[in-house]
Amino acid sequence: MNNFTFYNPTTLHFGQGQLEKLTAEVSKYGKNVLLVYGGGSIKQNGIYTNVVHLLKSLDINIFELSGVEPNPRLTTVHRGVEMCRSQNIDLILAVGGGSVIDCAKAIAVGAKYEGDFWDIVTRKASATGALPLGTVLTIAATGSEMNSGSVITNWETKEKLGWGSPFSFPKFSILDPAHTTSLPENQTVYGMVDIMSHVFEQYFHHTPNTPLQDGFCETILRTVIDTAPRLLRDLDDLEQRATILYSGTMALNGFLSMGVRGDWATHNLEHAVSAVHDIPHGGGLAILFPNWMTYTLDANLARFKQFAQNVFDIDAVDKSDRQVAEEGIAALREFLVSIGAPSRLSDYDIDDSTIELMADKAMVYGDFGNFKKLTREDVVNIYRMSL
Ligand SMILES: NC(=O)c1ccc[n+]([C@@H]2O[C@H](COP(=O)([O-])OP(=O)(O)OC[C@H]3O[C@@H](n4cnc5c(N)ncnc54)[C@H](O)[C@@H]3O)[C@@H](O)[C@H]2O)c1
Repeated sequence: MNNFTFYNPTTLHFGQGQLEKLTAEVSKYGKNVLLVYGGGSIKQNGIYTNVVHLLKSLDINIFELSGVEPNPRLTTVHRGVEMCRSQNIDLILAVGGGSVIDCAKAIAVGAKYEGDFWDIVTRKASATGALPLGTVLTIAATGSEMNSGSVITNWETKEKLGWGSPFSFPKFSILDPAHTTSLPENQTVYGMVDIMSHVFEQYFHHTPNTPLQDGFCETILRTVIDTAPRLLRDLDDLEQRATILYSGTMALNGFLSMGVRGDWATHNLEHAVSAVHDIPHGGGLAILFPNWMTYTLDANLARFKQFAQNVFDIDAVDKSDRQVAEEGIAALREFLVSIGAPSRLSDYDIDDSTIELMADKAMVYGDFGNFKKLTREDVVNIYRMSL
């Protein structure tokens, strides 16, 4: 196990009815609140009305930034930064999924930076501070509600890049499983795939002696695999929604990466696909992850064997390590198909004509990945396997 320092300052309010904690949280920060949300699902499912009602009970001045895109764009961040400055915003309140929260993180940090926020994403500058940010989560997926990461798309340059800073953790996040019941089946599936992918990124490493971390990862994976079909049978089942919601937060709030060095190559591969084609993040990951696994199998066969046995109960008797490992990956493919996740880039009408462009985007910082360093040739090969 590696040495580590763990830091996570986000207060989590989890469970049904926890929205009532909003008033106590918001009162800590001042009267001017920038309410950030997406395309309007929060108006259809009533969350908007409830949030505004609670804010009005505090006499809050509410300023709204709506229409944050799935795969949030730099132009929207710029709009938000401008509003923070002109309206003297005290608190940013993001109500939505990872896209809304990531956008709000960028606005919070951008508001304290004199130059163009894109400098921070492209590491030309470092964050120097942030406005306080709170979130009301409406989809179980990214873990953005309890981490400092954010992914922003610059549509003009066709770049989708992750960034983060110690200033971009939310101060508080409110997670009510009832807020996620309006999610349609496909978004529910993408969210569950994203959760599993976050675990994979932190599970596939070469660090020796990580039994506790392995157990955490394997438990989250088995929990999602076990819960997914039950939730998909009844999208209103609050118990299953709660299990997935909690899994999503625990998959990417820093707990799993204590003492290990994650890979993150597949997220980079997917960001390049959605930078060019604007597909759902979870859909792209469902396609790419099994192919990344097949491609990198030999980097650590023992790890894939452990995955097969401990997550999918693959019987190892009279089988070679490779056979067990391959059966584990096949079981993952079968599971993803069973929940209705896409399995090929062609499911999104992506053909080989954009592979070189996607590879250009993926290689923007050079070779990447810690489990197996991927070169441009590897990237092209994995995209081809995924067509
Ligand atoms: N910050 C991180 O740590 C992190 C990690 C992984 C991915 N990401 C990024 O997050 C983004 C994806 O976020 P996401 O997966 O949470 O999805 P999302 O926020 O993009 O939302 C997906 C869709 O679901 C809709 N939606 C959300 N909640 C709903 C509800 N309760 N009812 C009905 N519809 C609802 C949204 O309007 C949107 O159309 C991508 O840009 C991805 O790259 C960030």
